[in-house]
Amino acid sequence: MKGYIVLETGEIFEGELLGDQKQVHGEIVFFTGMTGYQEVMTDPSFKGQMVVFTYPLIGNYGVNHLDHESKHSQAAAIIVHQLSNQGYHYDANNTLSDCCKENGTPLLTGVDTRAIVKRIREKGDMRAILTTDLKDVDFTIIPNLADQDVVAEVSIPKKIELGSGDHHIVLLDFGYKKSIVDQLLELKCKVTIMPYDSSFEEIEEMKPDGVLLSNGPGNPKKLTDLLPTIKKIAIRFPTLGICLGHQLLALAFGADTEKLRFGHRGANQPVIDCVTNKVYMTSQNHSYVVKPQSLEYTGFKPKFININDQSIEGLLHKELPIITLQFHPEAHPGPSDSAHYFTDFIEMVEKKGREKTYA
Ligand SMILES: NC(=O)CC[C@H](N)C(=O)O
Repeated sequence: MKGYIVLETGEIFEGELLGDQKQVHGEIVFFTGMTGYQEVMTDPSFKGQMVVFTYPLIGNYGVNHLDHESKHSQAAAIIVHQLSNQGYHYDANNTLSDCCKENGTPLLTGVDTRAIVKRIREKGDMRAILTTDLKDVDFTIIPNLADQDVVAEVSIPKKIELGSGDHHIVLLDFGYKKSIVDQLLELKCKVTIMPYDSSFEEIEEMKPDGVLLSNGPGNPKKLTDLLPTIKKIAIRFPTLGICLGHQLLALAFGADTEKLRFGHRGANQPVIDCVTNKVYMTSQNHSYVVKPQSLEYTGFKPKFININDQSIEGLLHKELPIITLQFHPEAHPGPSDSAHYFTDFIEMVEKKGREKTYA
């Protein structure tokens, strides 16, 4: 069946609609990794977004039972240039199109993805509608993703306890990726995943050794009600923030965030660690960034900078044991160059109270 992507600018791109054949809308974004479509579509950070893959051939190693980042697909739609639906890989147990069908995700193939990406780079991430009927397109009823409460749609309703070990980490769930939990379990942590709106008292009651604020979808400023709790948590416990978690920690201490024109979504974003001067290739998926000039009275200083556009990619608190990362050290998809920041976090958890300055 023919399907169309209609951009907010009025431009229309045609393709063949596979997967679930319903009309959807969302924010259209692009992802530049050559692989990782399964992790991307199941990462809750993509809730409300239609993902255009810039790599022209998608689907050629299928879908497997290991690489889902959450129970089901989260992206609003998948848009590819050429679908390779055979899935040649020893782990593959499904094809991309069947996975999309089972998950209720429309998959548009045969699309001029280069033209869409050029348009997004020019005009920015924007609203789009995927439809089979061009007469049935109405942008007046479609909200901006920035105004939606998407975290509430992906966070768990009640706590989950996993693993056992020397360190008890509370993972505050704004839309966590399974690989973050996997990293903590590998480091022999006991992990308690808690709903994003848990109170400070509920978290304190768990007696955590450290708290990790997860990644998640949407605009961090939609969660301003939570900032006082987040600040209390970070003052009380050694804290790591990943992606949305990083943005929320910055906001909680008085910094500001803004939206990039077309975000960073890919597996090879170069980031420099300003303390060690080492450069890492990182996995990323974000629209928002912390404004550097807003850090002055927050107690934070930039620890990581993106080499392509000099945007802030992570912070270190000058006195408190807080590390924040805009990129994804758990990778999935992408390189695991920066996975050791989980070890640094656990070291910070162990040292709490013994070292005054962490910067
Ligand atoms: N992966 C994430 O946590 C993304 C954070 C936030 N939703 C952004 O787009 O910037």
